[in-house]
Amino acid sequence: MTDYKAPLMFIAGEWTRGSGQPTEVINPATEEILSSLPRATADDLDRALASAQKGFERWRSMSAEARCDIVMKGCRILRERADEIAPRITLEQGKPVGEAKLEIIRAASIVEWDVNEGRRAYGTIVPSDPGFNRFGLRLPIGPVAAFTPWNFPISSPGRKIGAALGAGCSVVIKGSEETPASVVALVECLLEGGLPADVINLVFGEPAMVSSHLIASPIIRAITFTGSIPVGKHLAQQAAAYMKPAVMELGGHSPVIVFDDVDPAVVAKQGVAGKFRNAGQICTAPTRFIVQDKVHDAFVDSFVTAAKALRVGNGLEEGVQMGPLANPRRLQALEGFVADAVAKGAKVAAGGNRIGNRGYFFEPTVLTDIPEDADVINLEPFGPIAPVIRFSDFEEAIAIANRLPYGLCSYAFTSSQARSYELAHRVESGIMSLNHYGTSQADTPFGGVKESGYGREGGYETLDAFMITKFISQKVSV
Ligand SMILES: O=CCCC(=O)O
Repeated sequence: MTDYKAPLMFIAGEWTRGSGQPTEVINPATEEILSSLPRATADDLDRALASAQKGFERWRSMSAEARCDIVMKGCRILRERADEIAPRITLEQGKPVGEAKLEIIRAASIVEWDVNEGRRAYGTIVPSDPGFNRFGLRLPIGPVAAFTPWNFPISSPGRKIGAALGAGCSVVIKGSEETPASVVALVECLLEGGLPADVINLVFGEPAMVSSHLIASPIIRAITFTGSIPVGKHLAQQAAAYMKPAVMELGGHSPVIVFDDVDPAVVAKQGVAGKFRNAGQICTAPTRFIVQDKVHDAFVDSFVTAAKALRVGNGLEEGVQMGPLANPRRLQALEGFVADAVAKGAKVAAGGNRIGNRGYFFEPTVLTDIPEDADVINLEPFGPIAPVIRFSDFEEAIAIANRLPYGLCSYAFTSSQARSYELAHRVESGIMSLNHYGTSQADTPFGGVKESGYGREGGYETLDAFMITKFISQKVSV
């Protein structure tokens, strides 16, 4: 039996239950209660804010190298504990334990990259008139408020915490209330690595209350959020009201354009692995498969065969390839997407239904012949559902890909270099993968365009949102 450690908040240097009304954490594979979850009141948040202010003064005054040593030690502990933490992620989020372990390693790699970027946060020296020095200093912006989702419960907090700490900022993070033990594990490792206790504060609570309280506080100087477009728009408005910069990593509806000069069976088989990873609950998931006429039917056949062969079940069981959806809201949404598409004339080529009546399991689903007004090809499905759309020529594929207000990630498969070049320049997305389904790593920029948000996490841009450039002009003598 895997142990599930009851999650606590970390406020002002103490693990605490806080004073709010607790809620429950549910195992999505069994619908059993795993634990109760403490929630913060406004007073708890104020203590976290005051602590973050003190932590900021402490952390910013250390050298980047000293900060790096501490955080790297925390990451080593995280890597060492991956086997112990992974089943807890599976218990609260549902993903297969192998995927959970990979997510932990990815979280460590992201935080390591980010904190090392702090050592390379060079400023600029500007050519000056004789007797003058002019330079741009890069300085940490101040305490950061971070809000993270349930789909990547440890790597998403890793992106926020890593970049803030790398920049020299302290953090108040609100982890997902549905998957709290994952972020708790990350914070524990960083603290054991030597992170000063007031540099990080971890809270849970009623999301709207927590976000509005933190964003409005004059202590908080920057906001970072990963989640849905509607919530992102709301938080961005609140941040704008206080003139605070924000990173908004929001939803996607990634097109996958498959041309007829590639083997459709290979692209379909790899597509099934990409699509159904984390039960499709990934903002960069391959979502609309846009397949050229000549290979459309062969692509669908291979995709359906591979989708039907997936083993769906409790992520703790050996050999399971896809776990349950993370919560009943997703189950309801998926049932709605299928019903809407079918009512409008789409065909179900695989799946389409809930599996059983205990646990939030849903069949890997493939839809074809989908009318343009079906919700599934207009709204982010965030689940194990693959709509396949047919196209004839290049311009039509570009038009379909760019039709939606989303612009996070895109994929295309072609043997033509010329076409790849055009796709790279013309498909509207912040990330594009050509001829494979991988997306961004710690060392590459991650973020969207259009309504998928703004700001970048990872890559050499990773600290940008959490640093200011201060221009210094010095006359060498009075
Ligand atoms: O689901 C969105 C986050 C994906 C990632 O961090 O790579």
